[in-house]
Amino acid sequence: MNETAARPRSSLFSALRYAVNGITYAFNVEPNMKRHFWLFNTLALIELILRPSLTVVAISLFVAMCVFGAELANTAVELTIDLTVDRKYHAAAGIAKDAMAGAVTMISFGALLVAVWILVSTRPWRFQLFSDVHPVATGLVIISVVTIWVLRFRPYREIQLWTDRKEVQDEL
Ligand SMILES: Nc1ncnc2c1ncn2[C@@H]1O[C@H](COP(=O)(O)OP(=O)(O)OP(=O)(O)O)[C@@H](O)[C@H]1O
Repeated sequence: MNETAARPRSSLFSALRYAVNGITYAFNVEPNMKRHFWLFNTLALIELILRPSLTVVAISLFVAMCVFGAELANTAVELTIDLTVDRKYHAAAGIAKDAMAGAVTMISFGALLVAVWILVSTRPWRFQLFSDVHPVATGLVIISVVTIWVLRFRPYREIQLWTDRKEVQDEL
């Protein structure tokens, strides 16, 4: 294939578009991304009800984005490994996938600890859903929820990842 055709010109906008495509793919295909999505919504709802400080909200949102980021890296690693070993058994492939899954688990555990910290630091809990406490922090939560919902539910065209070898050869 022509190398110039395979590598479109890179601009900030196209880089962002590719990133969004990758995120949308993972949200539609990876069950763990869907779970993280609902956990993120739960975190946002808790923060909208308890109204922690801007510092707590900023840290918790950063940690939540780290979990999404780790899961995306996991998706990329899994696909790359499957491609490298042509989806055949290889002990190193298994260990590489396990190690990446371990990385996601470690970050998720860290996120869980942060969630506990939020709950402890906001005690005594008060229902403040309709109050105007910490407006900037609340704005940050709402902006991130809207962004994640757009990424999760933007139109997704299903991609046939694994083409039968014979079909590929026929096309060549
Ligand atoms: N090519 C392979 N060779 C050897 N072991 C593999 C191979 N592919 C996967 N495994 C083993 O099977 C496990 C599950 O792999 P799989 O690709 O199904 O990921 P997964 O756990 O379903 O990930 P996710 O749910 O995030 O998509 C891996 O963690 C690894 O231990």
